[in-house]
Amino acid sequence: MNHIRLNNSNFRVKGKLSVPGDKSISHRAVMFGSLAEGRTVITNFLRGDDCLATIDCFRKMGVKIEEVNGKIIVDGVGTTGLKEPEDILYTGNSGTTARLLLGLLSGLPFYSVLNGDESLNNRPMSRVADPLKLMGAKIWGREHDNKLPMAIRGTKLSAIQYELPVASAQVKSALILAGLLAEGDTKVTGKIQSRDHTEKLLQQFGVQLQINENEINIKGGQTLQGTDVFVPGDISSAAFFIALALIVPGAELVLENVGLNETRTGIIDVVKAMGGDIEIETIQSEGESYGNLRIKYSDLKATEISGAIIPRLIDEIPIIALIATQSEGTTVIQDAAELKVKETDRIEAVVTELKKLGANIEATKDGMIIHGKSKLNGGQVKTYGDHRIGMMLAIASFISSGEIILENPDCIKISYPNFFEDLNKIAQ
Ligand SMILES: O=C(O)C1=C[C@@H](OP(=O)(O)O)[C@@H](O)[C@H](O)C1
Ligand SMILES: C=C(OP(=O)(O)O)C(=O)O
Repeated sequence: MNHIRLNNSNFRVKGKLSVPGDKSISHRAVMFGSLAEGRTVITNFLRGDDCLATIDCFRKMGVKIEEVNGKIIVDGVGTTGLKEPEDILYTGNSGTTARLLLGLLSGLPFYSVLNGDESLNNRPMSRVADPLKLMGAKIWGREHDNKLPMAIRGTKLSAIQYELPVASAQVKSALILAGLLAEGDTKVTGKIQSRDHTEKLLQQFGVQLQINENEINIKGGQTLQGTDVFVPGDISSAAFFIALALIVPGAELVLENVGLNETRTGIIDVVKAMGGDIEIETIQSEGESYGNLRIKYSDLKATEISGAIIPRLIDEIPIIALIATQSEGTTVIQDAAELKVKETDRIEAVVTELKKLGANIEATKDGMIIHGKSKLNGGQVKTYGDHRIGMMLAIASFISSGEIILENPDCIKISYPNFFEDLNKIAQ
């Protein structure tokens, strides 16, 4: 069996690191660059499996995408220039690729089929397909058009007004992309704000959007202009090193050029509420803001996490759970049922695996309750093929009294291809 042995409890944690580029922005830069007129040059693109799947899909639709001197060069074909793919578009493990493509392909004049890996083929797609059908989309899939593989016969779409039932940036983005190709003005509203990279980046490509709080209006038929995109470091990847610095006695880390988009910085708010020592030095505050973070080992206390902050830290909940095991008191996480439909059921995976290491943690219907502080022991744990579960368990090995054997760590390259190299850089 494929596994890795982690004996990290004697390491000191110190130094400086640049985490890889943001996954959400990397996907969108390739997608919008492909749809644009002219060339897009992407700097600090995340070369993780998910974003490589996005590149592969657009190449199959006739877009020239190359890597030159570490930058990704996309020669856009315009909104009408994508070609019918001759083969299935394989979206791998990536929910973002599949859901945003569903929106786009619905409005393009050709036939296409989307397929994913076992995990992705079990994730719900009707959240995207249902509103797209209201726009006139022709989509078929397993389980009443809810699961991949899905077939799409692109057609002329008409604008809708739609209130998002879940605070999902993927659903919102799919509808914005469909709205871009539709006739009329599409309006997407939501009660709770989700990450706004689509809105920010489309504007950078010259698309006019009207945004009033949680309401987005987009006029169909607009064109995109190629542009240069700098992708800041992914705060969701930085989160693992933030946690490491907070929980390993004596640790101090500097993380450079981390994306600080406010729709993503829930983890920083939570860490501060827990008493964590984290300093922010903002480098750029316009557009996709970013800056450096300095994090030091801290005496942490429990907190409560629920409501509107959840979409601002949804992917960080596995690692927040680990932080909570090292915090005095009872941490309660609620309103996070979305975790059940990620790469795996992340509530169950986190609770099961952290319990194996001796944590005092229980699952609830929409979150978890963690009683700290616990001493963690070693043990054999598994990733469930989920990159974020894998990285969280690898971080746990720095505070566990014995060896951690991590089964199937390969999935980590989905969002962080050189995670273990980076860990080695700052562990002395
Ligand atoms: O739009 C995006 O890039 C993402 C949105 C979130 O998913 P949901 O839209 O399902 O909340 C997040 O969990 C995912 O990692 C990336
Ligand atoms: C949920 C995630 O991604 P996606 O939905 O794109 O598969 C993630 O990266 O944690």
